[in-house]
Amino acid sequence: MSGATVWAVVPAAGRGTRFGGEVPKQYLQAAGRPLIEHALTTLLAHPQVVGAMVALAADDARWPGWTSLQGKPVLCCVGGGERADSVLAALDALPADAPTNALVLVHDAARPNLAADDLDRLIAAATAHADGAILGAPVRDTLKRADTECTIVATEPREGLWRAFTPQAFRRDALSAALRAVRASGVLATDEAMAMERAGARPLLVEGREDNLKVTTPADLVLADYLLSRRASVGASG
Ligand SMILES: Nc1ccn([C@@H]2O[C@H](COP(=O)(O)OP(=O)(O)OP(=O)(O)O)[C@@H](O)[C@H]2O)c(=O)n1
Ligand SMILES: C[C@](O)(CO)[C@H](O)COP(=O)(O)O
Repeated sequence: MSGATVWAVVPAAGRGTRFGGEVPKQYLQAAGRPLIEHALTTLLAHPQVVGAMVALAADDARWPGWTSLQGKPVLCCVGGGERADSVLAALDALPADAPTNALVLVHDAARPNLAADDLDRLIAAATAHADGAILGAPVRDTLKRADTECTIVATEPREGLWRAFTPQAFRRDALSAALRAVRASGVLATDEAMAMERAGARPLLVEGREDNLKVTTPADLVLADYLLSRRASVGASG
């Protein structure tokens, strides 16, 4: 398939403290496979994605040691203390022959239910829009601001507000520079788009499925298992 060279960057060096338990959540199973495997499989199944770089914790003892999935290379590097550090480490570890202006898709290992059609639309949008693009969804609930006692102190306007998902797709060189700059400023970028925005970019929001959930708590894993098991059964039935 024609189109830009695309690399997947998967931050997977987290500890899953909000989830709890001994096993880092990216290695917990849903529909019989680790969350990280679901994420990598969908990313690498896209014809434009040429490989994946996975950022792992320095003491990761559970990485299965994949060197390829879907017939494409799976590389790994050591991540950092924050998610943004892990993303930057992965960008720096990309192969020397990966073009500096290659499109990179940064996708959380903890988001196992990425849909192939959402991925395809995101890549098309990020290829056409110089400032990149991210998957997300408009906020559809009323938003409340709470005080430390969980008492409502305000209702916040939701017009124009979106929830940011991943993948977030940007040109490799621009994203590396933006992440370095935001780190040097002492600000914690909770997603790649934040770093790009601070660098003056205006990334595009591409509406994706709400079930592209990030597994953060045990309840999320229950939902992810249901969604992925259902996807597998629908796929098996053709
Ligand atoms: N220093 C870090 C922190 C997070 N991540 C990754 O970034 C993704 C999203 O982060 P999050 O959901 O916050 O995962 P954790 O940091 O593991 O969760 P927690 O904040 O509850 O510890 C996950 O795939 C996680 O593995 C990472 O690569 N490096
Ligand atoms: C990148 C992200 O998934 C976009 O919503 C989110 O910011 C990750 O946050 P986390 O606290 O690192 O899970």
